[in-house]
Amino acid sequence: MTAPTAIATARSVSVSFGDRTALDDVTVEVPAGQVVALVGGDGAGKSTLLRAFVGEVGPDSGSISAPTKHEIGFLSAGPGSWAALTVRQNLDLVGGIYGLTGDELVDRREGAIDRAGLRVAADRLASALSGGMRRKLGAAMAMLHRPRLLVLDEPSTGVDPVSRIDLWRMISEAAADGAAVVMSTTYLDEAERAGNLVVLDGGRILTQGSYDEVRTAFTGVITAADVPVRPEWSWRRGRRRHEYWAQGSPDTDAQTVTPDLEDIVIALSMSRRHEEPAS
Ligand SMILES: Nc1ncnc2c1ncn2[C@@H]1O[C@H](COP(=O)(O)OP(=O)(O)OP(=O)(O)O)[C@@H](O)[C@H]1O
Repeated sequence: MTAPTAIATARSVSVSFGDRTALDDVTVEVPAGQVVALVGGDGAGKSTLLRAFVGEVGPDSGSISAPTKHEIGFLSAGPGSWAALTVRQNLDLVGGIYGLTGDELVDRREGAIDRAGLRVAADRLASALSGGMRRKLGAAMAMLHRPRLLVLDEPSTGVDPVSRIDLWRMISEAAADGAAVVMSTTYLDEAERAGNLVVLDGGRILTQGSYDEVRTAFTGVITAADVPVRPEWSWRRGRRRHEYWAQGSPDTDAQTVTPDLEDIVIALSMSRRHEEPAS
């Protein structure tokens, strides 16, 4: 099978703000028709990478290749819509910016309203929407002109589980129509469903690939116990604590668990922090 065409690529990208490194030698490809999910804790570099893809942040070294601005749809970490306009007016405004008019604009707008589950709120001001509805409107606005590259900064943060289903359907449909999608998320269950994952921490890529590839590449052993042997290598999962043994061979009789994405992200982030104490 040939590799799908990359619509956007970051090659060895590094970005600093003053003495703070936001991205350190990051290489990521966003293929047509696929969803790449960026995960990682606060300050991992997710927003900076997304802003680099849309041209809002220039790399200090390395390069970005991406379609022209006209072919990109971007939902930033901000509100993503105009508070003083209604749902319909917001969609009309972005449609107009991208040259959509007449019946085509009406069809796309009404289709977007349905897909986003915003029919009941179509004539409501954006400022009067719930946080989740507002996020869905922002995503609908970013994809209205059917961009080749769709860049979404935490589209589902603050969105209730039912609305997250609407949002995820909108994103999957955009990818099925051929868009290359790169998005950040704090919900790891959501990230597991994306075709590709990029796990960032402190501006570095800890691991990337499909969920299967990430699981296969993960080394070491994770155990579960009420009381961990080394608290600094452990974290709470449910009522127990999981503990990471990077070299394998746990020094405990505790039960071994099959790691999920949450375990993998935490274990890899912990390893990095133990290697490189924060300055
Ligand atoms: N405009 C800026 N000026 C100074 N520092 C910045 C700026 N933007 C980002 N940073 C710093 O760069 C690092 C990466 O931030 P970034 O916003 O990309 O992370 P993130 O993974 O999106 O996390 P969060 O979800 O908390 O925004 C952080 O240390 C942040 O403080």
